[in-house]
Formats: sequence, structure tokens, C-alpha cells
Amino acid sequence: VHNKCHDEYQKTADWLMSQTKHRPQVAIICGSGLGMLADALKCQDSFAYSDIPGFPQSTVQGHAGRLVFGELKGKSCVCMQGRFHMYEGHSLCKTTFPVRVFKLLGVETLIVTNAAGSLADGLQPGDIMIIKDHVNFPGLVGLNPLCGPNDDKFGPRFPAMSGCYDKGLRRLAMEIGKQLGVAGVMQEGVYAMVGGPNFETIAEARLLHRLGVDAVGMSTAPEVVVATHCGLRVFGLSLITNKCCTHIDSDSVNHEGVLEVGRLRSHTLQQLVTELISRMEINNNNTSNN
Ligand SMILES: O=P(O)(O)O[C@@H]1C[C@H](O)[C@@H](CO)O1
Ligand code: HPA
Repeated sequence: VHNKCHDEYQKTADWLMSQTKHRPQVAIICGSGLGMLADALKCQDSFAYSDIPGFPQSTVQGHAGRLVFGELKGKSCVCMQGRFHMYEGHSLCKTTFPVRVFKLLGVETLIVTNAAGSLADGLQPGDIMIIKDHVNFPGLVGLNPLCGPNDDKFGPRFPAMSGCYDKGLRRLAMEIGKQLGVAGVMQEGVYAMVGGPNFETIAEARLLHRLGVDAVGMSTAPEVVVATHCGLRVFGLSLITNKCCTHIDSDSVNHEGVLEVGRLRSHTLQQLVTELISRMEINNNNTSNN
């Protein structure tokens, strides 16, 4: 466990606030190949992770390593083009570092996205799974960013995780999907995080399937745990980039294929996230235009 103290998050937040006038209400974490979600932001201020004091560095292809501030339909946003994964060798505390920085910047809602493999018969590559719950496999065996002394300034020692994916936002996303004409490729499901970096063996994929997992990936759960701990409202979606290999003759998975599906679906995802941000309520003010 490599815990960070409150001052370290605060230092990074203070530096960012000294460099940009944006005061984000919504944060977006872009999954593999989904960095284009930041392109929709207007009046951008962007920072390479390497220039931000205290920030970890992205090492994975498809994760640009840039923090982009901007406006989206009247809401102030910050977008991580590139996330940190446990398999890169970062401590979980580092992989989730930005989430607490966002909290200190005044963010209220976190949107997490990822690329994931499907285990559910009804989820095909290109489909969008709205995350209704997760199984945090590393967390179940003690690889949890909240391990170590609890920082009461962020949240309680024993935070509840039931209901960590906001029901209202899930409902709103499905409604928007219908209006955009993409409801046929959208459904809710359970995401499971595994450690990676290898894709699953056939036996592992079959096991996950039997456990009721709909989609599997290598991220997201730690960020959601930390966000929920500090009281952020969370919305999560998985872009299904491949079917998991459950038979010896299944197509094998590779990262290039994962990134390609992200490119193909970039427009739909951008529309969905933009509409969701535009119509979500912030600060208990009903900013919904519908
Ligand atoms: O950052 P995400 O979870 O979207 O990335 C997924 C999991 C691996 O990092 C990578 C495998 O292609 O995509
Ligand atoms: O099949 C997968 N397994 C784990 N992580 C992934 N990220 C994209 N696809 C997958």
C-alpha cells in the first residue's frame, strides 16, 4: 500500500486551479481508444500528464496522457484522455489519484468508460453496456485503493458500494439511447475487473460467464470505489470491443482490435455522453432541458 496524504491531492488540485479558469462539475475518464470523448469540449485548456505535479504517466497505447478541461453544453468538464491501470505497475492509489483531485476541484459526477470483452450472449462487439454493478476481483482479495489508513476527509472507513452506479443517470442514458436510435445496441449489465494484462484463458472466461458477469475489463472498479467513497455520483459504460474466448476455436482478442471498435463507435459514444452531460442535474438544480 502506498497511501497518499491529503496534501498531495490538494497540491495537484491547487496547481490545476492556478492554470485554468475552468471549475469542472463533471469528470470523464476515457477508456482504451475512447479519448475522442474530449474532442466535444469547447474552450479547451489541456495539460500533458507529465506537466501536472503529482500526476502518474500513461504507458498504454490508445491512452494519450492528457487532461482536458472545457465546456460541454453549458457544463464545465474535465476529461482524462488516458487512464492508469494496475497492470502498468502503478499502485492502486496512483491509478485512482485523479479521482480525489477531481473531488477537490469541485467535481460532483464522474463518468467512467472502458473497453471490455463480452461474456453475455446478447452483447456483441460495438454494443454499449451501461454498467449497473461491478465485481472488483482484485478488490475482493485486498487489492483495493482504500486499503491502508482511512482519510476521513474523503469518506468513511467502510463505505457502502450497493447502488454505486447512479440509477437516475442509468435511466437517463437509456432514454437518450432511444432518442438517438441506438437503444438496440444498448443494455445494462455487470462489469468485472480482472488484473490483466493478459486477456482471459478459456477456462477463466467460462468461469466469469458462470458467475453472471456480462463484460470483463482491466480497469474502472478502483476508480468507482474511490469516487463512491468520497461521495461522487458515478455513471459507467463499457464499449464491448470483442467477445471473450470461451472455446478453442473462438477468435482471439488483441489490443489493436479493441482500439478499432472504439474508433468505429466514437461518434455514437460522443453523442451519448454529450447528451447525458447536457441533461443531467447538477447541484440539485434541474438543468434538464427535457
Ligand atoms: O482502459 P480500459 O479499461 O478501457 O482498457 C481495456 C483493458 C486493457 O487496458 C485494454 C485491453 O485492450 O483495454
Ligand atoms: O476481453 C477482454 N478482457 C479483458 N479486458 C478487455 N478489454 C477489452 N477487451 C477485454
